[in-house]
Amino acid sequence: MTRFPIPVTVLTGFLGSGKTTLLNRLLKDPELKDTAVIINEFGDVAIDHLLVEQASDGIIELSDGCLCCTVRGELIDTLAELVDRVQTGRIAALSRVVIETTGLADPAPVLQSIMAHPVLVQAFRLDGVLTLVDALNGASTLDSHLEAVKQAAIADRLIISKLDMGGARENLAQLTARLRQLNPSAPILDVGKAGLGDLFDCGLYDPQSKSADVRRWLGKAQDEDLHGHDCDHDDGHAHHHHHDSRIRTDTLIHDGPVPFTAIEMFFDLLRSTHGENLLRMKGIVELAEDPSRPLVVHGVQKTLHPPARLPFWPDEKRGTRLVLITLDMPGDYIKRLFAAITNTPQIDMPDRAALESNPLAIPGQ
Ligand SMILES: Nc1nc2c(ncn2[C@@H]2O[C@H](COP(=O)(O)OP(=O)(O)OP(=O)(O)O)[C@@H](O)[C@H]2O)c(=O)[nH]1
Repeated sequence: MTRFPIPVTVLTGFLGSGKTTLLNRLLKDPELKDTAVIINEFGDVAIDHLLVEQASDGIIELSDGCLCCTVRGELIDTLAELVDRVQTGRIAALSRVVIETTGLADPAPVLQSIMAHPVLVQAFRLDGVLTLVDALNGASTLDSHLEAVKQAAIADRLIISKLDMGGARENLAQLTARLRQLNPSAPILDVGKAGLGDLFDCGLYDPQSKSADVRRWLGKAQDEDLHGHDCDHDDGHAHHHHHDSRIRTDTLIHDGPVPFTAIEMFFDLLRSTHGENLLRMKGIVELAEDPSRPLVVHGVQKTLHPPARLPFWPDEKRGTRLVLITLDMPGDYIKRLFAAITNTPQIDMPDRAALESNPLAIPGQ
């Protein structure tokens, strides 16, 4: 049984702040069994949806792209399609929708898509915006990325992740004070202690209860909705998102297994040569030592999280798929490094053995 309007939760937070981890935990709760999850991926090889542990038909993946442009139309279509599926009985029950944004998204256009759409607003109600903030990297991220500031300011719940990690509590008081200043009304929660009751049914989203900046951002998103906007990507016209000019996404694919030592070497070299430029790295690896279960690797800025093993491959594809999001990364260093460690032949480039004897053998660092 579906009751309209269906509550929509927007789950946001900067790259690697723990959105998928929280979502996986929440989706295990039987209360969320009739939940549709919409994921907006960044990078041309979709990985996120593989890492969300739910029966696959509940997960809808939006294409790669900036939410403010290409994907906004797709999000509206997806929500409209969900309503259609409910009304035609193709979905037996839909009690909630969770939209996980990419870590680089400004959430304002997502909210605006729902709140300002004349038809969608009948079928959906915005229940709340949950923003994850990484206790280790949160402060420096707020310093460097306006998107992270917007995500925090717009939240109904600010959820601090990774408090269980070494050193995470050292600067917690400053981080909390900063968040409080950005967003005086949202409760600040520890992700380890937050349950369904703390996160859902936040009440109708009310921009009036947010700071003046949030109202300005939402208003701007609405203006762009009504009048079109001049945001654009690599196709010639003006672009106003600093993330698109300085941030790049590299997708690395290798068919066939890779030894663990090679993967380790890849990350070590990247971190030692370009640690400052790394924003996010994630992917799945077919390990030479045990190709039957994929290794899931996550790096967030300079933190390399302990790799985990999935019990089985989530789809029929094997091999290694990595997505790296970097800031001001020079040239194609990443691609050349990856080719070298996977021993993919390239003219005038070292292979893994050459890199082992001279880690700086690749120009560009
Ligand atoms: N120790 C610890 N690790 C965490 C916590 N939350 C997330 N992680 C780890 O942080 C890494 C990134 O977590 P994700 O949940 O993939 O982050 P995300 O925000 O979905 O990442 P993007 O979608 O790329 O922006 C993974 O290795 C997680 O296991 C936490 O509270 N504690």
